[in-house]
Amino acid sequence: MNKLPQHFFEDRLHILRTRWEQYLAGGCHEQFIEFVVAVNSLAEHFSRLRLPGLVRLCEGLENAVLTHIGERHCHPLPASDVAALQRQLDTLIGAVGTTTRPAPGIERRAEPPPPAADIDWVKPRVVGLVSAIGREELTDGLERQLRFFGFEVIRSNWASPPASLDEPLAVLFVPAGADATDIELALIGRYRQACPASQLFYLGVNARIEPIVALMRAGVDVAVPVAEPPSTVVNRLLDLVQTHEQERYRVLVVEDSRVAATLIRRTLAEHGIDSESIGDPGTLLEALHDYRPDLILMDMYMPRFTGVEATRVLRQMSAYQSLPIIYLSGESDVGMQVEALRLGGDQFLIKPFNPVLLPAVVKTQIARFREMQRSSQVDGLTGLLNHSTVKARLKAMVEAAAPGARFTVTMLDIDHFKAINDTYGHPVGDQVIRGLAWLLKARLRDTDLIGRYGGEEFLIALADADLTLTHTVIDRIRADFAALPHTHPGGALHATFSAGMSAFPAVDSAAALTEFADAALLNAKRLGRNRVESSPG
Ligand SMILES: Nc1nc2c(ncn2[C@@H]2O[C@H](COP(=O)(O)OP(=O)(O)OP(=O)(O)O)[C@@H](O)[C@H]2O)c(=O)[nH]1
Repeated sequence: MNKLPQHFFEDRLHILRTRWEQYLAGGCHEQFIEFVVAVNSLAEHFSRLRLPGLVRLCEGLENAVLTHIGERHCHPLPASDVAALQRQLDTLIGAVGTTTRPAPGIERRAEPPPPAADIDWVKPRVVGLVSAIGREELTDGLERQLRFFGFEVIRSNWASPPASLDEPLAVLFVPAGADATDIELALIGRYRQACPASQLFYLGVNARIEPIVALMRAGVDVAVPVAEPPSTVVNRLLDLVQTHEQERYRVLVVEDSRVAATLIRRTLAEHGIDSESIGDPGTLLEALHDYRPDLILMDMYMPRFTGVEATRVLRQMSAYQSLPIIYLSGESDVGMQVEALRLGGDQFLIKPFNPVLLPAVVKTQIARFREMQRSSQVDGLTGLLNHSTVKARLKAMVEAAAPGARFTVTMLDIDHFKAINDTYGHPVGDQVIRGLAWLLKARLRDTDLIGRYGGEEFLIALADADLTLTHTVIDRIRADFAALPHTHPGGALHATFSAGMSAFPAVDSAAALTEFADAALLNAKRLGRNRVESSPG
């Protein structure tokens, strides 16, 4: 099982240690603030990597340092406070060590072989499954489902946890009853300590505050209520896999002072946020088009135009109507700030900016913006891109293709779906659609496009692939989908799909790629279904 590579953390840990040492040597307030920024940056980094145990340790240290941040005259801190912070820092650094080093006696695995075309298509993720005696039927079903979606499952029971559970993506606890016993809570606590980077799920808690709080205290990240089918946890795990590789946040800094722009960009970079800056708001539209930021940090007073004027122009363009804009200004006149917000800004921050507050506000605004964009681009039933978004992305993929680039388009349609609906009802039909969507999400790469094109029809674009490779990949998913049992009140049903492929650059427009793939799909249906064809054939 893979542990996270040391270099994931090493740079940030080094900065953290160095800043702490600088503070110990100098003892001044500014050095302490630099240390706080480093703690905050590490916490954000762990949070992005979905390492809840380490996030918690970091947050503990953050809470401790924040109590000392406000008072300039308190520094250097008394020896007892320094010793307490040192202990928390040592615990954190020790925990990072156990997350990145192999456990004693366990040899680190050899580096994985260089990526071969075939290996890229599978995302091996390990999940621990802890089952109570008497819940084997439920646990067996979950294990089967997880394996279908490509997870490696390590089974154990509450009485005998595995001797050396390495760092899995998640651990699922299937308890005997709804409320965890003290013994169960203690065991969860041991897992929490042993696997600080894993997400811990408890399946089937009573929807009351007390038992959920007890589980959270023991280290559980997600307590799934009794009323929710345990199978929904598979969807959550797939989401977890996806959020590991989110695109970095992008900020455009519009600021005529090069010093201010450099300071802002440095602070953003320390928090893992990418940025670009322009000094002349006259070039704003070109910069927005080229850089596609998630947010603008806008100076209020610049030569030629004010930040408010530039914002008013953007708010008249549909593409930028909801793009978050934060004003940064030395202006402390409240009436003036209110007026600037009324004219299109989302928030107002005072210069000199606070190095903890600025990135926190930027991140909150971007997270909200991305979530808003996501909900307008994503299909509610499956979480895949919706029809218009996947079509637009395919067009963009064709337009952005460099000379020599190759990729394929596949149209995929569930066979005899009307009969499934008619026989088992629409909710079961929906479940079959969701099952296929999950399988596609689990098996394809983040660089691939996957969209729900119509009711039971999907569009897939595989980057850097030809028809032979696409056939191998899609046909393997076809075989696995055909074997996937979809449960219904009377038992389980099996469904199949047919698929048609076309390839760029032999076919060189988005519309034609879709048409050819559609023609191949029709051919696959005509030839008997449950098969993959290409066009031109
Ligand atoms: N449950 C469910 N059904 C849907 C949804 N969207 C479309 N459908 C149904 O999907 C069915 C598609 O049926 P057809 O296009 O006739 O094709 P088919 O039965 O799959 O047959 P072939 O494609 O020829 O194998 C229709 O009955 C639609 O009502 C959805 O979101 N949920």
